[in-house]
Amino acid sequence: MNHVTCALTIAGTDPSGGAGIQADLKTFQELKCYGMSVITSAVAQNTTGVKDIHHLPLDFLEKQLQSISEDMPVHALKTGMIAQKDMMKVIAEWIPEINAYYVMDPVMISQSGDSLSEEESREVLRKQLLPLTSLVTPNIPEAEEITGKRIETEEDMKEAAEAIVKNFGAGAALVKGGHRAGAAIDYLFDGNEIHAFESERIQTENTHGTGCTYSAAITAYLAQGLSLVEAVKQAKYFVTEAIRYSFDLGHGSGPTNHFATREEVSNKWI
Ligand SMILES: Nc1ncnc2c1ncn2[C@@H]1O[C@H](COP(=O)(O)OP(=O)(O)O)[C@@H](O)[C@H]1O
Ligand SMILES: Cc1ncc(COP(=O)(O)O)c(N)n1
Repeated sequence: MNHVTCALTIAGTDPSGGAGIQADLKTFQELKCYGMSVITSAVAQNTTGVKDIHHLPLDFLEKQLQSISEDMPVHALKTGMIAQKDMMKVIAEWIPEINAYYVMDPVMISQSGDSLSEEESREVLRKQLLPLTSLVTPNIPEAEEITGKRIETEEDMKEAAEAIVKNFGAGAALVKGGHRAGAAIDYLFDGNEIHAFESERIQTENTHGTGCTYSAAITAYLAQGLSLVEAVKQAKYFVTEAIRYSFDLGHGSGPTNHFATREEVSNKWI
């Protein structure tokens, strides 16, 4: 029997293909995982922003989840946009049924500044979802929201990562520095120590979907059996190259390039 590594994303959609479910599936495919997806909300958006959001009914979300658990293996899963607290509750009840790594990208606000989650869902995210995670990957505003503390310095980023594990029960926390100036440094607290993952800052506006792509890549590598630190290291390389060779598509913040780590592609698209 052949062995297929299976990764699942539970997230919202992006018809323009750069973020959300679409970015996750492209990343899974590129990293040689069999990709599966459960949709929380259909989002009418593109590189310039969000026009409208249609939340799928709760019982339909449940049926999608059941469709996976009664039939398909899952080696690792990630969640992205989960806008409403009741959706979070359904997902939090379902995750323990699945014996898999769980990476949470706590999506709150899009790159374009649009809200992708309801304020009142934060408490459920903290109390019910975070304790189930193997890893949570907040950007700076999201880490501030989770911890209730301002993050200005690199020291603050490390403290936030540690607090998210120690005070909120996450398995590990990766606080991403994409929203700061200077080098793009992310800090991981794995429960024992802090690890830094650094790349140069690439001068581009094309960062639509970077967080989605990064967490999907980590999920794919965990599904394949890499250690947490190795999975983040490889995923950081993947997302950095995806930003470096990002596409000048659309009229706003363009999408990352999921083929970028292929040698033949990065030679071609400079
Ligand atoms: N201009 C950039 N150059 C290089 N790396 C970047 C750049 N912008 C973001 N990153 C990296 O992309 C990843 C996603 O980070 P971030 O933008 O903070 O997340 P989000 O998309 O969730 O807001 C992180 O590893 C971050 O360091
Ligand atoms: C459905 C969905 N999920 C997440 C994001 C955030 O993406 P990013 O902040 O990386 O642009 C997005 N724009 N749409």
